[in-house]
Parts: sequence; C-alpha cells; structure tokens
Amino acid sequence: MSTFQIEGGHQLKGEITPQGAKNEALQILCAVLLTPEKVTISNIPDIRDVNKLIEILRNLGVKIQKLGKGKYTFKSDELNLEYLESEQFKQEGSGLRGSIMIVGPLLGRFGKGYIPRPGGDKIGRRRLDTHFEGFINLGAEFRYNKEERFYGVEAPEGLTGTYMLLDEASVTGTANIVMAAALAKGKTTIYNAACEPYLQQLCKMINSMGGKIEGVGSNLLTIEGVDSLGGCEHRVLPDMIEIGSWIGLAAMTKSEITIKNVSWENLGVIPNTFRKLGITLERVGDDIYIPAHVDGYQIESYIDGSFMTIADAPWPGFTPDLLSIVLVVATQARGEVMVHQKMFESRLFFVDKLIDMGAKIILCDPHRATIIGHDFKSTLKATTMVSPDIRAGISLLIAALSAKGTSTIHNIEQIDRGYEDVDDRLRAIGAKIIRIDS
Ligand SMILES: CC(=O)N[C@H]1[C@@H](OP(=O)(O)OP(=O)(O)OC[C@H]2O[C@@H](n3ccc(=O)[nH]c3=O)[C@H](O)[C@@H]2O)O[C@H](CO)[C@@H](O)[C@@H]1O
Ligand SMILES: C=C(OP(=O)(O)O)C(=O)O
Repeated sequence: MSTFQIEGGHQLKGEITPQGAKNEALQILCAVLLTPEKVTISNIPDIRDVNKLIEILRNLGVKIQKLGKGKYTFKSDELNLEYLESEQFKQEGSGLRGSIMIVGPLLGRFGKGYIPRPGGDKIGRRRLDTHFEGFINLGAEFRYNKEERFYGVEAPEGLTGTYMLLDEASVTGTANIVMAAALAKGKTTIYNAACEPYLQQLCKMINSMGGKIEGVGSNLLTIEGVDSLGGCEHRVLPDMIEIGSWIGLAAMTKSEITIKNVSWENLGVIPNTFRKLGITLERVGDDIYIPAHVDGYQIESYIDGSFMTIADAPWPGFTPDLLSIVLVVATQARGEVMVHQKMFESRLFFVDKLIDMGAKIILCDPHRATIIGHDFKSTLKATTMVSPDIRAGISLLIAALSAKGTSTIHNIEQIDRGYEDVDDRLRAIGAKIIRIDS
C-alpha cells in the first residue's frame, strides 16, 4: 500500500493538461477486439486500470506496439481464446470494472465471451444485468457459475439484431451491447441507451471501422450489423472527470490554474455545475481559466431562494464521478448545499474523513449529505486517511492540499487507477506532495 504525504495550505499556480479519459479508453481498448485489422489509438492515459486492460488484451493474443507516449497500435488477428478459460484470466479479469467490455466484441465476432465478476470501485452494488439481458436479447445463451462468480455468453450461430429497451442507461452495458450488435445480423435498436461522450466516441470509432450506427449522442441508437469491421485511427478525449477534479482543486486551494485543451463541447453541464458553487471559470479558446478565489466562493440558491441540491443523473445530467469532488469543494464555500448521490449507495461514506478534518457535513443517509461551508474562516486540519475509492481518493487529496499541516493518504493505488502521474503533475504547479512506495 503506497502513501502520499501532503503539506497543505499552499497556493498553486500554472497550467495543467488533462490526461486522456479513463472511461473512454477502457471502451476503445475493448473495441480493438472487433477487427483483425490494425487499430491505432492515441492519448491513452498511463494509469493502472488502463494498463491492466492492455495486459489482458496482450494475454488474449492481441499484438500491441507502443509508438510513443499514449499511442499504441493493436492487431487482434490471432487471438488465444483459451486464455478466457484460464485461472490467469479469472485473476486478471476481476481486477477492474472495464474488463467487462471485452465480452461484447468477443461475442459479436467469435460467438462467445466470458468474464469473471469484474472489480472496480466498491461504491455500492454494481450489477451486470443490463449487459447480459442485452446479449440474451441478441440471441446469446447465458450461464453463470455462482461459486466461481464467472459469467459466460455463447451464440455459436451468431447474433441477430432486435429492439431492446434497457432497464437502465448503463454506461459499460450500452458499450458492450453496441459492440456485440455492430457484428450481429440485421438491425438492433437500443432505447434508454447511455450517451456519455465515452459512448459517442465508441460509436464514432465503430463507424470509422465500417460500422453503421445512427443516433450517436442520443438515448436511441440504431445499429445495422455488418459482416466485419476494419482498422481505424482514434484519439481519446481529455478526461472530463480529471478536468472537474482540477476545477475543484483550484477553488479549494485559492489557486490560479489554467486547464488546457479541455474539449469544451464535451463537458456538458460540468462547468455550470461548478459555477453553481460560486466558482468562476472562464472559457479561453479550448482552455478553462480559473482565477485565484482569494475572496472564496458563494453557493447559489435556486430562483425561489430555496436550498441548492447537486445530484447525479445519466448523461447529459451531472456525472456521479464528480459528486465527491463537489462535496469536498463545498466544505470551504460560503453557504450550504445538499449532495445527492442517486446512483451509488456507498460512495458518500468517505465524508467521515472530512468530518475528522473539521468539515461541517451531515450525512443524512447513504445517498445524501448536507454541507455547510466554512468560507475559509476555519481551515481543514491535516490528518491520516485511507483512500477508499478513486474519486473519494482524489477528493481527500484536494482536502489535504487545502488543509493546514501535513496529511498522509494511504492506499493511493486507488488514485493511481485513474489519475496519471498525479503527484508529478501537481508538484509542477507548486503542490508539496511526496510519494512513499511500499
Ligand atoms: C469503467 C466505467 O466506465 N465506469 C463508469 C460507469 O460504470 P458502470 O458502467 O459500471 O455504471 P452503470 O452506468 O452501469 O451504473 C452505475 C450505477 O448507476 C445506477 N444507474 C445507472 C443508470 C441509470 O439510469 N440509473 C441508475 O440508477 C446503476 O444501478 C449503478 O448502480 O458508469 C458509471 C456511471 O456514470 C461511472 O460511475 C463509472 O465511472
Ligand atoms: C467508479 C469509477 O470507476 P470504475 O467504474 O472503473 O470503478 C470512476 O471512474 O469513478
């Protein structure tokens, strides 16, 4: 378990460039399995989850070449499908959430796909029903080995397109079904599809491989199956969750920061949600400029004067992955806000660490927390904490950077799952942070 030691209370200053998006990269990497031809992907973030998935692809027989930082070619022309039934795969496949998305392309192309119960954040129930109901709708046989927690789908005669209404707009579920349907016979219509930029990027990639997907960006996708898909080049978008994290960091440490090349048109309601907390952020070309908030920031109320709530919702609503950051930023705002995490039931429990640091938070129930901001009249106190999940981890890091004294965060592997070289990049803008590997 590695550790960060953080000396807080220093203003930061400078420019930071977001990494490629973790959750898009995980989808795009799985899509290389759709074709025997070469696929070139750039802006792949160098983070634990992505590197684990690349390792799984390599063990599956994908020929992988690194061309430079974040740029790789993949060729899935001679796959070793026996790996899918090995003990090694049972270990490796369960190491992250994103591995679930190898099932769709394998099922579409080879008529079978297997996966151990995938890992990822322990932030509440993370069911896979939407994925497997989708595959069953396309004609696959489903089996589940309860003891080994091992899932399998098979369709030796191939898949057949159909209409389906998803029970929920699952992000990885939609990606999985889209990839399977891209190689099914006939037309598939997916209603209540998730439509995050991650999915829009996946659909654009499949179309550039010769796929026929319409409705990209909406919750109604139509996929005309094709016999085979070809190679392509794809660039991963900047990580919108990292961008939101740096907005929160800038406000909370009263720092003047420019976030470079953010792809504004793909940020949805994220900038305005931070503005509701009173944070000033300006669009300068494709950058976000955040001035130093020397006089703090005032949470808005609704037009009728009622109390602000920030809640998650499927895209184009506010992403649940940024609510932990909103919550920590609110601890130093002027005013009160309720954070309502509707999707995950265990993602707010990390607030006890913030309460230990002196934050005024009432955890109303597992989904809702009310935060009464300090308006910097009282700084958070440094402490020792353990990072429970990726977004709580970065939120605790932001809290530590704003706190008085030296904090310690253990289990920073959780942060490394999704943030590339986070300590180096934050040191470059003035953060006092030391990594202690163990
Ligand atoms: C690898 C990856 O891409 N992970 C992301 C993906 O996870 P993942 O694809 O696993 O998440 P899902 O979209 O399937 O579901 C997330 C949670 O929200 C609930 N739910 C979902 C849709 C809905 O309409 N109503 C609803 O309540 C689900 O029951 C579940 O508890 O999407 C999540 C939701 O944006 C993000 O937090 C994760 O970072
Ligand atoms: C919950 C997240 O990741 P995963 O789905 O990989 O656990 C996240 O990125 O915030």
